[in-house]
Amino acid sequence: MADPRSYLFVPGQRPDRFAKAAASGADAIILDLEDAVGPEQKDEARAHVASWLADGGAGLVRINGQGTPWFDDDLAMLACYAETAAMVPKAEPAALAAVAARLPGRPLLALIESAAGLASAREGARAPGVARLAFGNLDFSADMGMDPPDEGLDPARFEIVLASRLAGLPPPVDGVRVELEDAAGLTAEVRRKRGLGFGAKLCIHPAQVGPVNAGFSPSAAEIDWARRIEAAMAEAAGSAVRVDGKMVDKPLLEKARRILANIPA
Ligand SMILES: CC(C)(COP(=O)(O)OP(=O)(O)OC[C@H]1O[C@@H](n2cnc3c(N)ncnc32)[C@H](O)[C@@H]1OP(=O)(O)O)[C@@H](O)C(=O)NCCC(=O)NCCSC(=O)C[C@H](O)C(=O)O
Ligand SMILES: [Mg+2]
Repeated sequence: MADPRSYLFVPGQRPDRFAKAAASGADAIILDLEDAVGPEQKDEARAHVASWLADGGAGLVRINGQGTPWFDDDLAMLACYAETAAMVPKAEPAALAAVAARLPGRPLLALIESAAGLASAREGARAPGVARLAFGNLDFSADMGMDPPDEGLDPARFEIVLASRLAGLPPPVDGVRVELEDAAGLTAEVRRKRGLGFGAKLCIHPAQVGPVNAGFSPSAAEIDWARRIEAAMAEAAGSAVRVDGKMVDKPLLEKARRILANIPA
């Protein structure tokens, strides 16, 4: 199966929204036990998520972080659902190792959202179980004492893309956009993040899923371009050629092949 383009969060204490999330068109949903759930609702949220999973409901589970009072109980619950992947918040190598030790072989989505997490992202990306990296832009900004425009976080994004590439992981998942009613802004943002090397985005509302899926799928124009590049390079037997007034050679052929490989079924 292709790597998800969209991951929609749904708070664990809102079981009335689990089925809506699953039907939203998101490639994956994340049942959240962490920051969307207040301290008084943690046990109730975990019970709702367990019940959903026991009934065959889909989704990853974002557990609470290592060192919180809920970490052990979250892991004990997840141990009962062997097919369920986990998102690890505040992902640093020690936290990832602790989760992998309790859930051996389980795919982990590592949320890089602290200064220490970013500084050790290359090690974290190679940790046992880690299947993909994601960026937690809100916690990262808070941890760094920053309040930048979105572009101000691009150096951190570059490091996450690089760590993913070095570890042989899929293109990482960009963080959330808190504006809930700005489809045009989201569309432009996704285009920009794809250009930075991301392959997916975290979503917080069903309305964000469509623009995110579209933005991380090749457009008709890109598919047309890629097919013409393949044809031109085949005709030139792999040598450099001119297409649309531009030089095309092997790296662009590889880009064309990536586009064609990512056409949704
Ligand atoms: C942000 C929200 C609290 C907004 O909720 P609300 O104002 O109630 O939404 P709407 O009235 O617009 O809802 C319209 C319909 O859509 C359904 N809905 C809304 N959100 C979801 C959802 N997330 N999943 C499924 N369904 C959803 C409503 O039920 C309505 O349906 P209907 O009545 O049939 O029309 C809310 O969207 C929300 O809680 N979002 C998720 C918040 C969350 O999980 N936050 C944590 C993740 S972000 C994060 O942690 C950042 C990261 O860690 C970092 O550090 O960067
Ligand atoms: Mg966070």
